[in-house]
Amino acid sequence: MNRAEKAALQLQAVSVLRMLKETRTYDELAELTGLPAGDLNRYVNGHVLPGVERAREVVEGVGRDALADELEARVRFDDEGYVDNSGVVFDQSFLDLVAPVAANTLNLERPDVILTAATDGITLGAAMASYFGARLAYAKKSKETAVEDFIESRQRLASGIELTYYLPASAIDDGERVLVVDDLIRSGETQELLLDIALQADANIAGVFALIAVGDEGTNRARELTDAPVGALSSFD
Ligand SMILES: O=P(O)(O)OC[C@H]1O[C@H](OP(=O)(O)OP(=O)(O)O)[C@H](O)[C@@H]1O
Ligand SMILES: Nc1ncnc2[nH]cnc12
Repeated sequence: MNRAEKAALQLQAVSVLRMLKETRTYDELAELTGLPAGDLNRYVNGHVLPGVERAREVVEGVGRDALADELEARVRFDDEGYVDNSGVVFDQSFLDLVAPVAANTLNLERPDVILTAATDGITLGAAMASYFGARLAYAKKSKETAVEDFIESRQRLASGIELTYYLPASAIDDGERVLVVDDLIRSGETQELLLDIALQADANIAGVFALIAVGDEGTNRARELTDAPVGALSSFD
């Protein structure tokens, strides 16, 4: 880890602690993290940065569980099992905290490009791209105007409806490492289309990550399509 990566991790831990502190006293935060309340006060107020190892523990350990709890508190299921996740995908600051946790828990190598599907994947994709210093590319269900060359991938869904995603061909170069992300994975049909687009671009798959997995059909399908790490922050039945 170089100096800049260490500093980014230390700042990330401070962001996680600040998020946790919003609804807790310092004593409660101390109990949750196992760190002394006085140290936590100095971190949250920005007077001192946590050491790199402490920062890693906060981001990988407490950070992941706390973010998953926070995500679960923010999503709503309707009577038919559909998810309203606007409380998550509309909150860029929350997603900025998810990116390093996803990177650490999936043990992802730095990708060149984050690939997602418009619409709801875009804010998570932007957070991941910013964290990794990677480009963001999003496939759309319609062709962008003035673009001549597209990679397109079409699939007939279980419903019988045909779905096509289009990506400007210039968005991914041969041999680039592509991390596929989306807000939600259920059937895995969207991930399959995105993986197909990445393969058509002759890219290498760095991983597949979703905020929310509904059931395990989608993640299993992604695992069949790639040997790269596949995971979600939270899974629901
Ligand atoms: O695993 P799957 O069954 O493919 O479902 C997941 C996809 O469904 C949702 O997108 P939707 O097609 O509703 O488009 P939106 O992002 O524009 O809402 C979601 O954002 C994922 O992209
Ligand atoms: N919002 C949603 N909830 C559950 N499954 C979905 N599949 C596509 N969008 C979905």
